[in-house]
Amino acid sequence: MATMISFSEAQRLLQQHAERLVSESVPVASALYRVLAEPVLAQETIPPFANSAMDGFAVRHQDVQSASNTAPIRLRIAGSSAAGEAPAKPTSIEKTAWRIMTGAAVPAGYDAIYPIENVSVDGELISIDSACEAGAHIRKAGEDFAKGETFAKAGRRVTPAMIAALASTGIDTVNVVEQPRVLHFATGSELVESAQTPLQPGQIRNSNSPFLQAALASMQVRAIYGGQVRDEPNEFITALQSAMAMHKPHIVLTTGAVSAGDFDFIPRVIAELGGEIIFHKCTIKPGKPILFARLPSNVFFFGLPGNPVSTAVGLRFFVTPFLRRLQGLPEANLATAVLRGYLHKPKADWRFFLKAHSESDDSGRTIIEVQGGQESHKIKPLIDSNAWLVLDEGRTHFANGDLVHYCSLLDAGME
Ligand SMILES: Nc1nc2c(c(=O)[nH]1)N[C@H]1C(S)=C(S)[C@@H](COP(=O)(O)OP(=O)(O)OC[C@H]3O[C@@H](n4cnc5c(N)ncnc54)[C@H](O)[C@@H]3O)O[C@H]1N2
Ligand code: MOO
Repeated sequence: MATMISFSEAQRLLQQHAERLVSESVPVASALYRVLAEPVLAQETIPPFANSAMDGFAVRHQDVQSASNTAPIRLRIAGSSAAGEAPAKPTSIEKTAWRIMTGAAVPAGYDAIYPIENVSVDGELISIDSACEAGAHIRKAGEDFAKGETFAKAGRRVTPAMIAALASTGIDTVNVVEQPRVLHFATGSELVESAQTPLQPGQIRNSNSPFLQAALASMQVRAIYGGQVRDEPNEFITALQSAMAMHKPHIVLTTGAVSAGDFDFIPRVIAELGGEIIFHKCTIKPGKPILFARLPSNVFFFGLPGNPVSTAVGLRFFVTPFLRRLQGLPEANLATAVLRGYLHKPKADWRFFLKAHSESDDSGRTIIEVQGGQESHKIKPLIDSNAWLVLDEGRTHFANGDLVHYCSLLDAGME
């Protein structure tokens, strides 16, 4: 049996075993929050042509260089252009202005735009009373995207903004990493699934499975709930094998049955299935009994400890980095905040994760404070927290004002 390992060694093993999934081509409309499998190159130049940023008049800047309040310059309106029209090609443009709408192509020869509110219009003439720079209020061709330019690297999530970039550069399908499929089960003879079923003495409701289903869905992975099983290894093996055959998951998660109790059967099940336990137990609190294994079919298995906060920590700090790596996402770094209050960590070489609240102070620094109720069965403090405060190894005392590590508790590792 493996000995208890450090958090950093556990992370190293997770990274070592996670290989990026294959890619697939999907319509951009279905690509939201998927991860790019390849760099994306602009198919077109954007803007495709020089166009006006304002409703107003196009001029040649040299024609109005001497314009002033006392000596305004009058220009004849030679024509007009609306958005969507082919670029006008006026012939004689010297000392003329061209009426133009936002987004319309700037006719050849003109090199600056005056917004309508900055000129006086008098029939076929406009009057200008200040000089301007060449290029004023003109959006140059290609100043956003150049055709062939790589504007997004592999490993980036497709955000709504990315969809705008893809659409504007003429891209309608994109290669993304296959969506991870995660099959999860709850173990525990004490668990009751339905809110309609009254609790019998000794029973509790299953909160881990609804939590995992929701958290995985919010991370844009395909979450498949295999059900809850009693602390009965053969029952679990049967349920696991049939669900794996049906859903072909990349990862299996279980909650509970990984600690030291008489019914903590997960390690035995892994062995019986011919799997390999890569690590079992890590110097973290909560979540110490976490187990990571590989099943013979190369499906990875996380045994998350059953306490709800331990399950949440296992998901956030073990499963999530593994899922990120499967999708080719970069490792997510912890941020730094200023601690409010004093904390004592009884085990210097362990890593602790605390439910916390972070906010900006008046000078813009992030201040973090732990919530009451850190025990790993307490769910209520989780809903009042927005951050995981991480107490690093190597220290026992953390003083008011110290810099500490943290990450968001709300974004589920999506950043
Ligand atoms: N002698 C020892 N006892 C325990 C140790 C230990 O090292 N030695 N570790 C403790 C720690 S730390 C944790 S965490 C728990 C983890 O135990 P298991 O993963 O084996 O989980 P269970 O015993 O099955 O359950 C623990 C706890 O969580 C409740 N639970 C389980 N599943 C759910 C669910 N789906 N929804 C809500 N709550 C759930 C369960 O009823 C238990 O109260 O072990 C400690 N013990
Ligand atoms: O680590 Mo257990 O998760 O302390 O409750």
